[in-house]
Amino acid sequence: MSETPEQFGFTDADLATHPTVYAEGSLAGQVVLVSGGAGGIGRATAWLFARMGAHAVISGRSEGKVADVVKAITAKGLKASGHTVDVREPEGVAAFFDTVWAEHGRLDILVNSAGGQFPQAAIDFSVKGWNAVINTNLNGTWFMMQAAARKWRDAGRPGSIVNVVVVTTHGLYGVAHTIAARSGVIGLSKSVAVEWAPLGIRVNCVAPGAIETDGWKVYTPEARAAYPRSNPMMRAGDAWDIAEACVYLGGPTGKFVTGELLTVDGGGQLWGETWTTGKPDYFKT
Ligand SMILES: CCCCCCC/C=C/C(=O)SCCNC(=O)CCNC(=O)[C@H](O)C(C)(C)COP(=O)(O)OP(=O)(O)OC[C@H]1O[C@@H](n2cnc3c(N)ncnc32)[C@H](O)[C@@H]1OP(=O)(O)O
Ligand SMILES: NC(=O)C1=CN([C@@H]2O[C@H](COP(=O)(O)OP(=O)(O)OC[C@H]3O[C@@H](n4cnc5c(N)ncnc54)[C@H](OP(=O)(O)O)[C@@H]3O)[C@@H](O)[C@H]2O)C=CC1
Repeated sequence: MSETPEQFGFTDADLATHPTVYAEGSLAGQVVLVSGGAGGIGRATAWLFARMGAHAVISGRSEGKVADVVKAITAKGLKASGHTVDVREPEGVAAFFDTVWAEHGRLDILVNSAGGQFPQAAIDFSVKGWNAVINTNLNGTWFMMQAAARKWRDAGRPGSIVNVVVVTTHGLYGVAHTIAARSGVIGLSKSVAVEWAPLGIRVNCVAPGAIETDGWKVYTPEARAAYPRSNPMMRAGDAWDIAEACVYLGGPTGKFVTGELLTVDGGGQLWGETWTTGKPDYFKT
């Protein structure tokens, strides 16, 4: 793993060769859509699915970032393509799914990794800032889920959704807007896991702990320095930890799992705390 001022976490060269327990080629013929697929976790997830033989459809807002990861994956002889779509735009999302079905005639797995937030004391949230985080993480994830489910229903095909959320129950402070949004996604996922079971659609969530990616750039160096001490393992996780969890739940290994939340945080939900805005003196002993 490398850390430079430009990049946290894995490079494409790392992801092309990082060891995995999953069999290369075992998902040949399948199509997997990864939103936020040019980000740290989404990129690792797209690489792992592609190495397993699936075609990885990668989406994000930045055309250049999406093109870079598609180029890196296809240069290794693996299957990937990219699309620019803002998950907050329901019409754009619906058109995106039309395109995916027109190009591939199927979709097997959707991983929603597009998301993010900024650190701020909740009492200071502006309306615009609150709406940006809720729209991205709750509404955007929902638009993707619903568009995927409609396609699976209309085609009479099964499908599987994995939503990447955050740990909402303990220890993550300074991002109350995202806790609200992700709690909504977790509840929504459990609810539609039941509603959509008759359609053959599974819906699960993965809650990462501190995972070193470029997403960390929104936090101060002081806040970032504390993240590895936010769990009893006293270290950060990596994007591959989350990618392998997404594959487990999204793929055939998870065929009897739905409505589940898999927390991958080194035990941080049981011990430890993360103050994204810095720990207030009040809590210091
Ligand atoms: C126990 C677990 C430990 C975990 C530790 C780590 C915790 C979690 C880490 C991660 O999740 S990192 C990976 C995710 N990546 C990011 O979070 C990247 C940065 N975030 C985003 O890009 C967000 O998606 C976004 C900020 C919602 C982007 O949306 P949008 O592009 O619409 O935002 P902007 O146009 O930039 O801003 C809109 C609006 O939001 C307010 N705002 C934005 N940034 C800040 C800030 N730093 N401080 C205060 N307010 C902010 C603001 O009102 C913006 O409007 P304007 O003022 O710009 O008009
Ligand atoms: N890293 C960590 O420690 C943790 C991460 N998470 C969550 O995991 C997910 C992935 O995080 P990570 O990979 O680390 O973060 P990154 O910031 O590296 O990646 C997030 C990706 O989401 C995309 N994105 C953001 N907003 C939108 C939007 N409106 N429409 C489409 N794409 C969008 C971005 O694409 P673009 O740049 O093109 O806009 C970006 O590539 C996020 O939901 C994050 O909050 C949860 C807990 C901890």
